[in-house]
Amino acid sequence: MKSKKEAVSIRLHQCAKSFANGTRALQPLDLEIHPGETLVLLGPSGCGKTTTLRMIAGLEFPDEGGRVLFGEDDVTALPIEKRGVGMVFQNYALFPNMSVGENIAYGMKIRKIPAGERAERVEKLLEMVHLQGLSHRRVDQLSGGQKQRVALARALAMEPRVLLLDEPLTALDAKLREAVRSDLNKLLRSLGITAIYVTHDQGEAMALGDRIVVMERGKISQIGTPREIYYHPANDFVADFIGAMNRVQGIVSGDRLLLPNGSLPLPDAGNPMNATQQGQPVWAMFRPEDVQVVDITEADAQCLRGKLINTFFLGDRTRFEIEIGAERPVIAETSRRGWWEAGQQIALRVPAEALVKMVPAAEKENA
Ligand SMILES: Nc1ncnc2c1ncn2[C@@H]1O[C@H](COP(=O)(O)OP(=O)(O)OP(=O)(O)O)[C@@H](O)[C@H]1O
Repeated sequence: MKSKKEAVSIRLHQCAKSFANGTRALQPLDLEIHPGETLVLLGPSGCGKTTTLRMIAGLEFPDEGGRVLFGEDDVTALPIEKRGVGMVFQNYALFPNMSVGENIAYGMKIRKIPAGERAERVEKLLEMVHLQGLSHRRVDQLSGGQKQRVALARALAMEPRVLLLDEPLTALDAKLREAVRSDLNKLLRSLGITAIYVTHDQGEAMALGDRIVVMERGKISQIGTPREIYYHPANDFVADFIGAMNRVQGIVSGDRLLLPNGSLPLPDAGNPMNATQQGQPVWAMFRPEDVQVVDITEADAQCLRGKLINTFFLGDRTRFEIEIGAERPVIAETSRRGWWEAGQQIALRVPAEALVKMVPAAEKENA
């Protein structure tokens, strides 16, 4: 298998894609994937993730002027079999009447790798994906999770320079998806192979990506590490696609944001978020898990007050929706065990450091 040193970088330069029926799937796109990293392409259905992946694979070609580079090699015009890529698909795409071992060895057989070496590599790959002893099993006698492991082993069998994964876990149930995801994470890290992973699931993107590319309507909205994307979303689309975001409008006064039913603390006055916005209406954004719900009898001057309009018990956490006299209710999520019924008066605390962003109201309205 490839070691981290040999991993290849990938560059897309001005890669646009229009289909014959006139659909503009991708605007001209520049993207650099570092050697050995797992890059996740994330976004809603139809945003162009799969098209981007297929262009890297050599299953689709960019419009005139676009270039695809693997390291220093210009592979723009090369078909998939000349690019040295391994692919894993959502629907496994295995040969149903072949055994596990035959599926994994298929590519090696075509390339006339001697039988002894083939068998040895199949054993190693089976071990890598935790399917030892299943070489002779027919693939239609496997579970979904096992099939996806076979597909992964088959993709790695030819020692590709690049591993491409298109929604590989989508067909699995939630528990299994988490287990395979965790194994896949370890495997990708130990292989150090350059990998590109397409998903519309933000949890998967966070768990697997060294970096995430958030796409919207054929364009890149933001590229960053999972933490960068979550805590510093570039725009509203990214903020809402990755988790949920509260937005409240208030007036900056000293180190507080004044709202109809109370106020929120702001970061230090010197903080660029509020230094220039004294007396101005601004939108403040914060995540539901950073909102602390406080019983009304324990509320102090630092709290915001409101009425609980909905409570959802989700097992590992509870979600509260609180009407605070603003345009939209505030969402709070907590793993603590406090419980209040809808209709009750309640108080909230949002620590200053939880503010993700403040945007002048005027700017937002013009956007
Ligand atoms: N062969 C094709 N011919 C015409 N239009 C296409 C073709 N393939 C994709 N498209 C269109 O291009 C756009 C991007 O599709 P793409 O499959 O890349 O999106 P995606 O983000 O992967 O979506 P999904 O998660 O639903 O697979 C969509 O509007 C889609 O309908």
